[in-house]
Amino acid sequence: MNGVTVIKHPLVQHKLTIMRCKETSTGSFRRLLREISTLLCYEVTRDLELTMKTIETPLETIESPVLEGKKLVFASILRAGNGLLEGMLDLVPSARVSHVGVYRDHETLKPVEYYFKAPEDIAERLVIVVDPMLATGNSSIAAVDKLKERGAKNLRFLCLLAAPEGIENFRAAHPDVPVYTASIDSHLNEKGYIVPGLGDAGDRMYGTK
Ligand SMILES: O=P(O)(O)OC[C@H]1O[C@H](OP(=O)(O)OP(=O)(O)O)[C@H](O)[C@@H]1O
Ligand SMILES: O=c1cc[nH]c(=O)[nH]1
Ligand SMILES: [Mg+2]
Repeated sequence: MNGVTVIKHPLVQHKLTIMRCKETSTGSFRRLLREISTLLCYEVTRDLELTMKTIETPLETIESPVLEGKKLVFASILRAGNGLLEGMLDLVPSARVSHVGVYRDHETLKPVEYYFKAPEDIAERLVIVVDPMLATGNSSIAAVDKLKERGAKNLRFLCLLAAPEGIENFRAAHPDVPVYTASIDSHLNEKGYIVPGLGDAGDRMYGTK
């Protein structure tokens, strides 16, 4: 699918299978999400540009690679996005963070926005938007709308599971934003849940159901 990368790394797929199991506890689910997020972060950043910097090792002066230009913003779609955020910050501790509070109304499946915070210089940074679930796409489309309104120009969207319907809607709304996911599942059910999916990611992370 154009503009969509499926991350097939065996460790990602193995951990995802455990997360899907309904017997997996809240604690295990949270730990696996954190572990998987570092692997997903590795893939979503694998083509970042490098530039050479002069440094001194204890033995000699060398040219050595560092990330080029202004760095990253990780934009977490609350609540469940925070499950991916923590592991990504383990890998890139200097990244700036944006929080986008959006939940979807259970009846209408429309996004309800309740919070927004982003760094001032977001226009100069690569923004990686994170949320474990891309279902209808309504929440992620709204979050990216908001980030673009604030000036973001260079964005990627990273999730764990995506429904084909959500990918189509998201790509139609934001064709300039590539999508990275560990799986494209079968379909959405009548309540807008991803099938086979893993249930409600936020509830499974925080034990709220
Ligand atoms: O693509 P969509 O149809 O919009 O659905 C996906 C959204 O639903 C979930 O959040 P939820 O609304 O459950 O909020 P939460 O993270 O606070 O649990 C999920 O984390 C996404 O943000
Ligand atoms: O399957 C789904 C759909 C939306 N949000 C979730 O957390 N899970
Ligand atoms: Mg959410």
